Amino acid sequence: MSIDTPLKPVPVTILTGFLGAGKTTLLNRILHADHGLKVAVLVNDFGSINIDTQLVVGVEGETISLANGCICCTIRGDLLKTALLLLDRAEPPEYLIIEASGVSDPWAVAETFDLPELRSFFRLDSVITVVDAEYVRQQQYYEDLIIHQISAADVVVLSKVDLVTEEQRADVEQWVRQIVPRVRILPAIHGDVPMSLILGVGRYNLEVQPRIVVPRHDHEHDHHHDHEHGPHCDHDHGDGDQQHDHHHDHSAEFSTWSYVHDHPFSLKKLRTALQDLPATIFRGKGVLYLAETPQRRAILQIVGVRITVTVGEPWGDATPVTQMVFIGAPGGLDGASLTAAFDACLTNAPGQEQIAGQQSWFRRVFGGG
Ligand SMILES: Nc1nc2c(ncn2[C@@H]2O[C@H](COP(=O)(O)OP(=O)(O)OP(=O)(O)O)[C@@H](O)[C@H]2O)c(=O)[nH]1
Repeated sequence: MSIDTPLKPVPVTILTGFLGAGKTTLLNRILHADHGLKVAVLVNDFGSINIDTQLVVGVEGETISLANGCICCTIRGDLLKTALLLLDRAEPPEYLIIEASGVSDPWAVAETFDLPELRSFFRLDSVITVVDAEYVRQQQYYEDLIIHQISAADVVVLSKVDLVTEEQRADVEQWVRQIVPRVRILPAIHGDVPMSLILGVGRYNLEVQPRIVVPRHDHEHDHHHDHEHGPHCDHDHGDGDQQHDHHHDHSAEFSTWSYVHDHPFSLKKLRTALQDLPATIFRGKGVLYLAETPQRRAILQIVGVRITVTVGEPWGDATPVTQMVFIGAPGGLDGASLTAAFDACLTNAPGQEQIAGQQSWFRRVFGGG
């Protein structure tokens, strides 16, 4: 970097919001929009496998995964280092978008960009909190965290308005306004919002945000990694020290459990296993290797009662492998019985019927937030 030609600070947008709210959906919209900007993306996933980087489509090479911890606490230093490294690239980005994990504290992420190391190189443009119109009012257990995430926003994208009535939507909007009275609320279906209201919206001001002190959730959360180790599970399990750095806060605890296998699933059996997942699991996502569509990845999404499996891109040169992550209440993921349930869905037989497009099902035993 030359001292004679000071760089213009790179605008930064932080995407935040609870698990499954629609952050990655919005991010994909932004990345495929016609804004002409060279955008770099930092994705921070929660769980031992970084599924989100695989779900950010069509922008390979520009998406950097910040895994093995949460960018608001355990790997905050990684966020700082990675942001600075971006500037040293031959072609530095013109815009930076950070997708925080659904359990992150956006205040801590925003404050990172206010540190002396980053302040002159980056300019925090906006904190966008994605709010799930269908589920946000049902998450009593995680309400503190969600309010905290909303309080940091200058823009709220109210997602999934196609799944609620006008009355429910108005109720959620009113609730959001009680938390951040002057916030701009953009209702959205699958992240379809005007880009001019999302990117380059101005200068975010940490000072004027109505910081809500949530006594039981001071941006700490426990990660209970109740790992299942499939035969091809090669992620780093030596994160014990990081876990011990965490303060125990029982109002915002999560467990994650993952499953990795290189044999294909029978979709018919998998459907039953997914529909019967325990009610303590709220979120699931993954890339599936299915006997019915062995040449193509299938994408699994579970949010609350809703399950979708979408046939996606061909595996190409990649070795087909299923990778799924589930997130739920602490103690709510029984690894042994989940392993047994999913192992029973594996098959060596070719799929009986070909599938294409998207399949949607409802869970049988989901009890709500
Ligand atoms: N019907 C409907 N579904 C949506 C909408 N926005 C997102 N979804 C679905 O909600 C599910 C979760 O969306 P994601 O974008 O992955 O949510 P996320 O916030 O990135 O999830 P985490 O990274 O786990 O926190 C996916 O199945 C999406 O297709 C919407 O406006 N309407």
